[in-house]
Amino acid sequence: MQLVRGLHNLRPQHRGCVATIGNFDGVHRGHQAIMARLRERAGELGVPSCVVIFEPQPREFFSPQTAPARLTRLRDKLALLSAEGVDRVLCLAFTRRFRELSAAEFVQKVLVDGLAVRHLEVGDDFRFGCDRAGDFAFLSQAGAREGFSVEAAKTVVLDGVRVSSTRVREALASGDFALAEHLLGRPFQIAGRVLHGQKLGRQLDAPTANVQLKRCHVPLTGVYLVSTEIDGRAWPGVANIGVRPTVAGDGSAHLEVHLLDFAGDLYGRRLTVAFHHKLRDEQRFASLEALKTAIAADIAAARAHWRT
Ligand SMILES: Cc1cc2nc3c(=O)[nH]c(=O)nc-3n(C[C@H](O)[C@H](O)[C@H](O)COP(=O)(O)O)c2cc1C
Ligand SMILES: Nc1ncnc2c1ncn2[C@@H]1O[C@H](COP(=O)(O)OP(=O)(O)OP(=O)(O)O)[C@@H](O)[C@H]1O
Repeated sequence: MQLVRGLHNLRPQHRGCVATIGNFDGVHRGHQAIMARLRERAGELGVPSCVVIFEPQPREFFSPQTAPARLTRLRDKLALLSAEGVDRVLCLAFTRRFRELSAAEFVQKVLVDGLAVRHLEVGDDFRFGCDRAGDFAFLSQAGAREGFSVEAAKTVVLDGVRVSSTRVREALASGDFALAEHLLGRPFQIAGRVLHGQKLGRQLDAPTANVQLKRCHVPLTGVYLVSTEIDGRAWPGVANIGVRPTVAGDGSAHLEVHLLDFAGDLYGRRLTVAFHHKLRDEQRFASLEALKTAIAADIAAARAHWRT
């Protein structure tokens, strides 16, 4: 899969494609259905498929403090889109200048001049352009004029409710991992490099891999049953994601993973941690001793869980 960053990096050979536009945070089953349809149309027309995304996501640009936590960082999103068979991603920087583009300018600059789109696939609620003035009807008219077809993707629902990134976030926040997994079509995962921590884990009888979280807020906090794959082998474990109030960190969120019966050096490696079940909320304990007892109970719960 090819990544093109910014309109200015589009070349003549990028013209002629089937495309879709959106945030695609989490690449959930609704998004996957759009990618499946794109593959189909790309095959029919004999052109590559292209997904247009924004970085930051528009809500992160408009209100960085209150924007919802990301399910996928850019890197994870790209890997998931690649796994869905997408040929190309056009990643546009969502800037002040960009937000001022009218819907008509967006169509002209991005879809017509930039990509020479032959077919566009969008959800029927999709809106774009300055003040979200562009909608499905607008795109259909533009398509009729410019010679591209526009199709509204069939809405993917689960238990009568539309699948959405918001719904995945809600499932994670309420600890409903079975629902999150249904919505995503895979367990919820966080990937990151293992950094050096405060080395307190050993004192707590639970050495942990400190997985780098390069984001301000995460969609979940607490203590979880997790698993991760290392050199082709699946390792179960327990993880805490949060600010570690007992050991007073720097106030930023950390992901600490203790793998059951694992002995080895993980520093510098990239781990993909899958979340399966919430054990409890993160707590502030009165002493390290009390934290140690709680972690021992978490580990016992994990052993009991994986045995059954
Ligand atoms: C299973 C598990 C549960 C944890 N629960 C809490 C908790 O409730 N409160 C807290 O402050 N820290 C909690 N921690 C985080 C520990 O404080 C942290 O792992 C420890 O400080 C080790 O940090 P280090 O790797 O930077 O040395 C938990 C860690 C694990 C592995
Ligand atoms: N369940 C779904 N079925 C079909 N299309 C969907 C579904 N969910 C999203 N889409 C479409 O995928 C594209 C990207 O959607 P986007 O990621 O912006 O929305 P979302 O998943 O509904 O997220 P949010 O919950 O943040 O609104 C849009 O065209 C949208 O209409």
